[in-house]
Amino acid sequence: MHFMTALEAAWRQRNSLLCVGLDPDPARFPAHLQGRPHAILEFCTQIVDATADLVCCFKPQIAYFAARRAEDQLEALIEHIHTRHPGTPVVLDAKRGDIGSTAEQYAVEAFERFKADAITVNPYMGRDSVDPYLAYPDKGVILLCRTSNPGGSDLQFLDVGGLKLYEHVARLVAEEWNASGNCGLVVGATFPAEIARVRALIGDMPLLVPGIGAQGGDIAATLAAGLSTHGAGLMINSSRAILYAGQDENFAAAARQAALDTRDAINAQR
Ligand SMILES: O=C(O)c1cc(=O)[nH]c(=O)n1[C@@H]1O[C@H](COP(=O)(O)O)[C@@H](O)[C@H]1O
Repeated sequence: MHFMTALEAAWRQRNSLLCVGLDPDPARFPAHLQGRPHAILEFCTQIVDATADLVCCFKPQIAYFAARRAEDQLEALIEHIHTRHPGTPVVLDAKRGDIGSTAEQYAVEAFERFKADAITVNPYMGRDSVDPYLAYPDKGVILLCRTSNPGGSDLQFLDVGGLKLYEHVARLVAEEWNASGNCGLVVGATFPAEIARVRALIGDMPLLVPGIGAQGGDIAATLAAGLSTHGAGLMINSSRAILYAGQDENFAAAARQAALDTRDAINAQR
């Protein structure tokens, strides 16, 4: 199924714009999971099973798996999501960016090895570095536009012929790169004015919006700035605030409560 079709169905059927980010840090796992051989997979599957009915998508961050030599656990986790929670899109957060021949390998890794439904990509190397992902028309390609970190302004706020660089990226993706209707953009919840600007430039293209929760982004301002004309259009990510809401054996129940509260706080502003 096309990523956008699955995402739109999840928005509607789950009544949720919440994306739970899967950034498993073993140092923060509850004591009973520490040191277990597949602790990352166990932790993440319990989070997934506890929250799947509350989300529009999951976003595993590849570095948290690769840093622990746990790519096999990432593969198993994504397979688990597809099997046990069909219709829940998986956005692989990898922020790739490289020349075309290498990007082809990254695309195979994301879509054929890990079977992700979408991937985050850095647009900085230009169109030919993104083409290998766009060549999978059913897969989502979510391009960094105005990132949530303060240092994002160093480059993304540069003036390029009367537009800021992030505005240029937004326009370029919306007008030229989105021919298959499979693109989205990343805009941080920490910059609501820029969310509004991007929304004005791109119409109803989906936005991945990290930065609520641990980074302190404002939910009400994000919704006011970013909702599409259909009252959706947003994957609002929260990772640490949900994953580590509890510290003991009941961590998955605590994560569910945090996800429920976040989903409801989002829906209260729609
Ligand atoms: O592409 C991303 O997901 C992303 C882009 C961005 O601008 N800022 C950002 O925080 N992220 C990711 O979103 C997640 C945020 O995690 P929390 O701050 O714990 O909610 C991490 O996985 C980041 O890598």
